[in-house]
Amino acid sequence: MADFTSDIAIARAASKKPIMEIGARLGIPSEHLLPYGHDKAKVSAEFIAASKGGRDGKLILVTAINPTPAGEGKTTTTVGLGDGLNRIGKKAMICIREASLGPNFGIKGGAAGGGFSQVVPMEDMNLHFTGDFHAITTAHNLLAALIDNHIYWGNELNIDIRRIAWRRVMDMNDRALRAITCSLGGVANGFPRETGFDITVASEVMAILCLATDLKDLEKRLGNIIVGYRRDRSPVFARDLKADGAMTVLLRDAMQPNLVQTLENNPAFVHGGPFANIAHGCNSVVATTTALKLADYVVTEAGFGADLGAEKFFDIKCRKAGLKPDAAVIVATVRAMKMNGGVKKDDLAAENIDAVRKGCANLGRHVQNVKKFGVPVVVAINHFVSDTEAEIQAVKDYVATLGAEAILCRHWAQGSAGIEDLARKVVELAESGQAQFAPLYPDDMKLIEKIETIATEIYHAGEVIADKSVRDQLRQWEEQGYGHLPICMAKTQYSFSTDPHLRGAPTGHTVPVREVRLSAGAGFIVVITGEIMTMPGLPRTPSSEKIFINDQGQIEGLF
Ligand SMILES: Nc1ncnc2c1ncn2[C@@H]1O[C@H](COP(=O)(O)OP(=O)(O)O)[C@@H](O)[C@H]1O
Ligand SMILES: O=COP(=O)(O)O
Ligand SMILES: [Mg+2]
Repeated sequence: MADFTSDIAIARAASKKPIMEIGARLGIPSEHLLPYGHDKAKVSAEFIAASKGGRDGKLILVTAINPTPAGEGKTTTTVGLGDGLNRIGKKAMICIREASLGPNFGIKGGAAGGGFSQVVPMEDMNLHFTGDFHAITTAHNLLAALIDNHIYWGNELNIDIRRIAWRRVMDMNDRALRAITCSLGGVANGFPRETGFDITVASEVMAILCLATDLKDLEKRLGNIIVGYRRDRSPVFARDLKADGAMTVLLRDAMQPNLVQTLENNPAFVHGGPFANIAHGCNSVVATTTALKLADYVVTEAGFGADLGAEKFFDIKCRKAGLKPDAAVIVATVRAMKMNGGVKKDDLAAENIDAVRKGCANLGRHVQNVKKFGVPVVVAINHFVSDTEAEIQAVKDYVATLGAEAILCRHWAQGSAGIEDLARKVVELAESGQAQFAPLYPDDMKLIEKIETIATEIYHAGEVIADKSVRDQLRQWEEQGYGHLPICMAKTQYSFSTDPHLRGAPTGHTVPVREVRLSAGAGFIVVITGEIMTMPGLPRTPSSEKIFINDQGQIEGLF
């Protein structure tokens, strides 16, 4: 009897089909699939270019309520829904992000889904996969090296070494690298200065790869990266250092989406990996737009809760790529509802109907928010074994009062057999013609007003606090021609507010803007609020302690 007690055991027992067969089902000829082994392949840039034009399938976003630290099953539900749609006879595929090694060895674990709704090979996908994150790390750090090298050799560009915006990255949670002093050790090592590392998924190079439409666009965006400023505050670009060509070379293969399959042999594009608290948190534009040409239904995810991932999916990715989503699924779990209802993490398994009812305010807020974008919504209750009938009924009853439907989904335990109802509801919504997508704010709105619009309309804040230096900086970027850019809010994923402990549906709170950063390459303004980390730390007991290779040479401990 196969061991189905862990994600990795289930994944290992998968009966995978050759990846060429999965591609053939999508109409991708084998000559346009670059195999990485028998179960992974990259899609050729030529095929992607040739697939442009023509009819698009329906686009479904999977988002969630504010999560517990473990996550509420967006990726698991994205995979399950893709399998469910295929089970009811639809030609569907999924588009998810790649996993960062940071959370893998930290708290959160991988990003391949879970239970009987996973993409496989989950070990590869959660570790080095096809090398995309290593390429992004290297391209990012090449630029960092070129900056310090330029300064070492005389600083012809007059970069103000107190105003270098470009840090280094590593795909690992390492708080020791957040703030460092580089170039110590004397003249031969250059000019000492303070800098630090962010995690690779927070890199602007990651965001650029996920928003670029092809290699030429990628190179242009890389060239537009602002690495720092001169004393007169004029920006210095990556192209001034002639870095864009070499960075594009390093990213050439990473630009091509990765094709894998679900446990039920349905196709999946896995590409890009920005987090949605410090970046925009979506699968790449190239993967999603290509998938829409190959399948009648494309299910994709956006990170963390709808206040972050969904808002950025709509206001950044859809706006820039001209995507029109047809339906949205908001994943709710009884455990997260209880946490939003004030229950401590350690008490979430005990039945607590009152807390579920209290936590419904958080779900209700997310339902109303997604509807503001003109996208019809259905709630997916991602069933956990600890859920009771009464708790589930409480969620269903509440959602009915919103004029929406909450559907119990058992895909984690049963795969596609456990999510047919949601699949049918999603088809009904996507085909209903109800969707009238529009971003939350127009391009020509003032930058500070865009921030205020997100804070009040999505977070239900009372005010945004931004001191004069931030407001002046935003005005200066408007004068320099960046005023049309969308906003990428860097905020805690645990709350609508910037206080990670303020659960539920707070109203009238204050959103303090600590810092703003111009991602001129990605084409958005990052607004850092509260104490958000761009280099997370490891927990007291890192998951890495349970990861090893067993006597049969198999990897254990990934989840
Ligand atoms: N219904 C469920 N029952 C038990 N564990 C689940 C369930 N759904 C998801 N998980 C587990 O919870 C973790 C988070 O799931 P994931 O899909 O990655 O969430 P998200 O994408 O929202 O962060 C994973 O380890 C996954 O295996
Ligand atoms: O950006 C965060 O993604 P998850 O919510 O899937 O962890
Ligand atoms: Mg996920």
